Amino acid sequence: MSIDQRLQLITRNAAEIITIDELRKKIESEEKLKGYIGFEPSGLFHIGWLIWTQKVKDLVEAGVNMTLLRATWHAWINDKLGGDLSLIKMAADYTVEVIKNYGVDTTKLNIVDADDMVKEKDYWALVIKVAKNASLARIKRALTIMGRRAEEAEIDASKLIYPAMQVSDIFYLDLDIALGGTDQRKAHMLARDVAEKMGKKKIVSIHTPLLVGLQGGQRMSITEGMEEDDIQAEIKMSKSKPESAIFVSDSREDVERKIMGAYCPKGVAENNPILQILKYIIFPRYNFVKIERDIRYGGDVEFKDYEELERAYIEGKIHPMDLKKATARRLNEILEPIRKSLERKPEFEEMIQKISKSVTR
Ligand SMILES: Nc1ncnc2c1ncn2[C@@H]1O[C@H](COP(=O)(O)OP(=O)(O)OP(=O)(O)O)[C@@H](O)[C@H]1O
Ligand SMILES: N[C@@H](Cc1ccc(O)cc1)C(=O)O
Repeated sequence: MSIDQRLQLITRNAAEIITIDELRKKIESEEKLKGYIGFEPSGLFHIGWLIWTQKVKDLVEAGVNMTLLRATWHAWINDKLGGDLSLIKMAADYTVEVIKNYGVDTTKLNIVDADDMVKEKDYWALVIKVAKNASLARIKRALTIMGRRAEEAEIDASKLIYPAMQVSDIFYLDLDIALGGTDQRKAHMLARDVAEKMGKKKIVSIHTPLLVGLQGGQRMSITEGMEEDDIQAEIKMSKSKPESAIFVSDSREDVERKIMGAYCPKGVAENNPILQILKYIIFPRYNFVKIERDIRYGGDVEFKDYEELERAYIEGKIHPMDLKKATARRLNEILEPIRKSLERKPEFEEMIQKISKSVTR
């Protein structure tokens, strides 16, 4: 693969790269690059997570050595799954199983448990050094990386250590590239600034878009002066709001029902979850999408890229119902192997039962 092809694969569909010039230089250096993503194993896997899973696949295919950090301790700090570490570990196994069945070659991944990192005293020395190089105000602002705000009344003090841990993970693993959704930007910007102060390697960060929830931008609680990033985090698909999400384990019928009920006004692309599913999940896997229509409404039509389809939708040439049916069909095709593999694993069934009974946050 040429340098341009690798760059194209790594950057496609990303919301932002900080910075593209630095990424190009790293690729041109011909050194083996090390990248990572961390996730809090906190329960079911919704289709928004497939966006970063696709990017992990792209990075592996572009020759990057990817680490998958099972952020078990971070999830425990963040009170996920009632703080039950054994349940958190089961949820981590489940997440890895989904990633594998989405087509990521997991034998090429370096899978690391935060449990093992926190046993090392060097790790904690690093956490303290990072904290020493960051102001308390900045650490508090970064709490959004764990879906929290500094103003929350009852948070315990361990949560203030979390951002310094996430930055330390990056240094400890000696990374070139950090991947995450756009809501992880504050951790990555902090890592870049602290790297300069501590003389560490400065990461390039790749941020994938956040898939909007099935209600689009409706019924969200936006307050005056909220930043654009915070608005996106508020309206994203989230497992804490099950009505906003499609889970990879949902049945074919549930996927169809959820898609049919989703926000998708005629001619509107902004915050439209159906168009976003097509753009970020379906088109990266298929060369074309076919919209089947009755001959009275113009007959079937095929689109070879997303932009062409979006244009036709905005111009009112595609009816929301036809768009939804095509989306449900393709999405079900993508989810089928994942669903099948999960059905064959009864150990996850037990975990899912426990998870639905336990409090996510
Ligand atoms: N709707 C989404 N679309 C795309 N990526 C997402 C979405 N939600 C979360 N992510 C990404 O997935 C990773 C894990 O995030 P997080 O644990 O906050 O997910 P979540 O399922 O939304 O959790 P919660 O239910 O606590 O809000 C992060 O890199 C985050 O940016
Ligand atoms: N903060 C990330 C999880 C994470 C934890 C540690 C990391 O080093 C990286 C990512 C999330 O909420 O999903």
